[in-house]
Amino acid sequence: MNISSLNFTKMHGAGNDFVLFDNRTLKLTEQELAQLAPAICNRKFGVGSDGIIALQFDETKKADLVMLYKNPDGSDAGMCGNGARCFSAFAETLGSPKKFTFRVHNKVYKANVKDQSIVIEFPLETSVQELTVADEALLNVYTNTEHVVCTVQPNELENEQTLINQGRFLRNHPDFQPIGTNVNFISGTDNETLNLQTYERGVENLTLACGTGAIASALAWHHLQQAENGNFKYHVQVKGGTLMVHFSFNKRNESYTNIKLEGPATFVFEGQYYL
Ligand SMILES: N[C@@H](CCC[C@H](N)C(=O)O)C(=O)O
Repeated sequence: MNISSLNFTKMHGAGNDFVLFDNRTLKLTEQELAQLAPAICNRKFGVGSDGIIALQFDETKKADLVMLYKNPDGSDAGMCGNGARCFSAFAETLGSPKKFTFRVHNKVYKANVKDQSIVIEFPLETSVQELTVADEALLNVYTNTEHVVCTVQPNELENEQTLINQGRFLRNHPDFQPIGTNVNFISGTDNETLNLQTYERGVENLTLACGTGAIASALAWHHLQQAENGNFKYHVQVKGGTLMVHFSFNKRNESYTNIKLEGPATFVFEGQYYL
């Protein structure tokens, strides 16, 4: 890297926080981002965040922009939902229209930056699979990144050390190796509302919100009820706020489509990170 500092913007989406870079001029490579992530995300010696995000043009022209994402341990992830909302608001400040497309790996998402919230449309058709791991009933829901969902009692969501222990156990369980999984703990409050805590792979801890985890959890909660056909909007209450998950369900092939994640994206500060 031939530079001595990086300008960044710190943002969060319902408390899931990120450091964002305009990579159109920085031109950091994926490998450089992976190397930088642990130091930048470090909450004592760095800026502190649950991940880093770089914005650049899509040279393949499949989408308007590309979002590069790295977990704090430098690992890649298929997608980051809260990060995508922050990315979209960040893109608008850099001149992007309110509606645009962006690519993460080979998948193209649609962003809509509205006045009060940001909506991300996922290119995703998924289903909920029941599985048992270490005698525990889980639901496996791929949301362009790996997620399992466990139901717990409302009071169990407050026992964070137990959730961390259980999340770490499942995230590292041989059944999910080599890539591991994010682990979501949910407690439903009514048909279309649930509370969620997520143990995030790559952060290796609970975060205040996880967007792709909120989608996995909403679909899992729908599956555990009547799983009726229709179009739905679920409210997912996370520690850092509320996320909305829109989806359609088709009972005939058990598939979830038209998946959208809606929620806030907040600018916190701008800074210069010294290399
Ligand atoms: N916080 C994210 C998910 C980030 C990626 C995750 N840690 C993984 O490794 O899959 C979200 O909001 O979706």
